[in-house]
Amino acid sequence: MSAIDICQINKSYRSLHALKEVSFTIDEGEFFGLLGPNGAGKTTLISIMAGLVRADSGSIRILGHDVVTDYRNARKKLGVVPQELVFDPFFTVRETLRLQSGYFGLKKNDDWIDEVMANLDLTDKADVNMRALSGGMKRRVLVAQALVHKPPVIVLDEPTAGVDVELRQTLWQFIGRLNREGHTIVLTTHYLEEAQTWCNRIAMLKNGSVVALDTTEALLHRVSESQLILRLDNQDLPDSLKPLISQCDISPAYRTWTLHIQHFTDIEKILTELRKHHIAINDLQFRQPDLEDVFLQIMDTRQN
Ligand SMILES: Nc1ncnc2c1ncn2[C@@H]1O[C@H](COP(=O)(O)OP(=O)(O)OP(=O)(O)O)[C@@H](O)[C@H]1O
Repeated sequence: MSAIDICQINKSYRSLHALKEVSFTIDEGEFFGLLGPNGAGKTTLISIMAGLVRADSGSIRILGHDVVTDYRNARKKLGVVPQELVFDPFFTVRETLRLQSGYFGLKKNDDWIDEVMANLDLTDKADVNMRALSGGMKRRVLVAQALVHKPPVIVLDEPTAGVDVELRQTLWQFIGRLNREGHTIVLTTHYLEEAQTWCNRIAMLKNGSVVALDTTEALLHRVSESQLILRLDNQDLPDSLKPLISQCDISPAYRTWTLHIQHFTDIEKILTELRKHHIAINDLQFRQPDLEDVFLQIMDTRQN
């Protein structure tokens, strides 16, 4: 069975068509990335999954449960970490998590609450009032809140926006563990290196439409060109290498040249040319395409 089955979803806000015929399926156990620029429709799609927003047409099923006609069961299967920090400031961290457990009818949930808090480094803050927590700590509680009912499908809407390195690591370790244990993870993020590291498959949205849907590996293969970045003393490049230039950055002491590379053998040719012209290299880096290159290329070329 699919973890999430999205079928021809449309959603408009007045004249704005925020989601256009969006369809795709996420399998159980996947670590799936939902990427797109600001306003692409990611949060709207997640809100429809969570039953917070109604689609104009189409349907979404979470582990077979329709999010409208079988809302209660669909909601039980899903844990959503929202982008916005919204809390009741009068409760402590533990009270907040107990309250959330209560929404799902879980009365004796303290063992799991303790485990979630420990994994998110929140144990010290268990009895601290929500209003006294820093932004990063509040975000940890948001994650914990989404996990209190051990949902098999976990959706994280920009979980690492504005959080420090320590929380990122703690969070990814925990989310990685949950995924290894069989939980399906759906992630939206603007940090593309996180998506590249964690997601096995990625959908890209632009202006409400799916413009790419593939494995991370296949997406990375779409950009074949690598780059050689050369830092030279304040010297020009030989004419023979100028057709390869994609960028030149000039500082008072150095020139940094970025050259297109199609094949590894191009590197040898470039080095031979530089040697022939007695040009010394201060620094050299080889850069393979990453998800950011792919993202920019897809967003640039697919018009909607
Ligand atoms: N309640 C609303 N009323 C009117 N327009 C809305 C509403 N919610 C979202 N929109 C619009 O719908 C479009 C999609 O918004 P959405 O928040 O889903 O995008 P997103 O991909 O999550 O963006 P971001 O990366 O900035 O979070 C945007 O143009 C947004 O302004």
